[in-house]
Amino acid sequence: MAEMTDGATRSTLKGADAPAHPGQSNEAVQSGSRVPASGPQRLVTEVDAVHVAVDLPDGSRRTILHELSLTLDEPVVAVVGANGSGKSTLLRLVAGLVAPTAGEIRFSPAVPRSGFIFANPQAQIIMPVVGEDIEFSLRETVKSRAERTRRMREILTQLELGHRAESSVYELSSGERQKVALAGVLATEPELVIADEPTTLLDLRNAAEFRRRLLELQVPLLLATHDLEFAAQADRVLVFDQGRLVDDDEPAAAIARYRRLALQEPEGR
Ligand SMILES: Nc1ncnc2c1ncn2[C@@H]1O[C@H](COP(=O)(O)OP(=O)(O)OP(=O)(O)O)[C@@H](O)[C@H]1O
Repeated sequence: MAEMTDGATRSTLKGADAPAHPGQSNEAVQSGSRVPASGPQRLVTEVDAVHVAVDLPDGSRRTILHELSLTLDEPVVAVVGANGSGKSTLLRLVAGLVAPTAGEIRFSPAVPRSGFIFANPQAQIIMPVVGEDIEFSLRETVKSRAERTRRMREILTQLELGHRAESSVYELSSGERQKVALAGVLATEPELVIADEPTTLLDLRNAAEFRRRLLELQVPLLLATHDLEFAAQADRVLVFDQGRLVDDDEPAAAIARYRRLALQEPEGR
């Protein structure tokens, strides 16, 4: 963990200001890295006394994330916990898609351009044709149409999807569709990738391939997952239970305790 004294806060990525395409924002900075090769800036995310409460239709108020403070600067942070424990809420907070009811999220050296990957890639693929969708994601960063097409082909080829540029997104397998979603995120040159159960719809082989691709991105990754094999490959694991952060440790220790918590097993088994 790192000390952060003077962070930038994200204040404009919610409601009407939210990016038109998930995974896109307006700021441009350089990328972070799991293995800093050419000395990119490290990203520090500070969650400072944040909680989230929502107003329910019956007029009552429910706290869905109890107050927590965290400093995240590891290349890969995994968030695990039961259904409804608050994992997605934390991810959305960091992505700026949900505003804290109280507290603040700060980033250093600057608010990152974050790319969000959902469990269901259909939630973020906008255009009907694969290549068009990637070019759509490139429109902010690449002004020349010819250059957008060149870059689109390059990104798809990296993901072994070069042959799918002209395909309808509806004829893809789930594994291919999730890779198109990733391609769309990569097109935005993210400085932080936030992935919410990205392997849920994938079979074993595709899940393994997608995990590898995310881990090789060279961009900080904040990941919510029920896939404990995936969480085990993180640098740090946060465990949530009923809207509270209940554990925060290196993967082996945190996952072992989470298994006991989830399965109600006594310590030492
Ligand atoms: N806008 C909202 N209004 C009311 N309740 C909400 C809202 N957003 C989230 N919740 C509730 O807050 C709790 C935490 O939700 P969250 O999506 O963060 O859980 P999660 O750990 O990601 O769950 P899962 O593993 O099922 O995706 C859930 O009970 C959810 O129903």
